[in-house]
Amino acid sequence: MDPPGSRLLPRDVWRIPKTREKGWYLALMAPNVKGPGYCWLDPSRLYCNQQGLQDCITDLLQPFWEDPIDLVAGIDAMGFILGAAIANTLQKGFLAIRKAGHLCVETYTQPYTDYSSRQKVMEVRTDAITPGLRVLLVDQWIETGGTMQAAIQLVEQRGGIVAGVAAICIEDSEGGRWIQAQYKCSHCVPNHLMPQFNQHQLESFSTLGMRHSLV
Ligand SMILES: O=P(O)(O)OC[C@H]1O[C@H](OP(=O)(O)OP(=O)(O)O)[C@H](O)[C@@H]1O
Ligand SMILES: Nc1ncnc2[nH]cnc12
Repeated sequence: MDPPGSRLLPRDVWRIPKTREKGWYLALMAPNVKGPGYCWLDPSRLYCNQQGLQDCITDLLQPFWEDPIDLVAGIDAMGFILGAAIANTLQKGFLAIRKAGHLCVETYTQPYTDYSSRQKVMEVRTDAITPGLRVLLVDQWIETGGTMQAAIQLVEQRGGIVAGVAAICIEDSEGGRWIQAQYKCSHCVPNHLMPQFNQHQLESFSTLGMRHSLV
């Protein structure tokens, strides 16, 4: 039987293949249809698929099962989804690293620049990160790496230890390479698909029959 509301979404968002190959759920992502200003893929479509989300979390956690982790931190906004799911799976607490202006408590702030080339600020509450605390940082995506590097600074400036970095995709950018060289990382993209991800264009989009534009 179709899940409630299934007629509102493309039908194949619910499909679970009999053989679930590594990263199978990445084909559930939707392409950008918003024009050249938005050089994005849409991982949030894969979160709609229960098995897709579960397998994505399992893959992201695979290198970390044996590691001591005290806290999972997720980055505003889409990093909250995976971060909270991972925290729950690990039975750890979850810390929200937010874009500035939303937390109504005392915060530490960190300026950064992301893929948009705009100056931004992120912040974290002052009472969560203590020296020696081992933090797993989670975000949906690492493109230039600017956002994740700011989160790393927020943790390390308080004496916290970055136990790992997890994101669906860590692009082959200067910042992405730096993060992977410095920290234990996990992502979901098989090697042979990386070129498609770096170009923000997946072969699977053609099966959706949707128009998409690229930068
Ligand atoms: O590696 P970078 O170039 O820094 O880009 C990565 C960031 O961009 C996206 O967030 P964004 O703030 O655009 O959107 P969101 O609020 O939807 O998560 C993504 O979720 C990462 O946080
Ligand atoms: N190309 C991209 N696709 C999805 N999420 C992103 N976040 C930053 N860049 C992204």
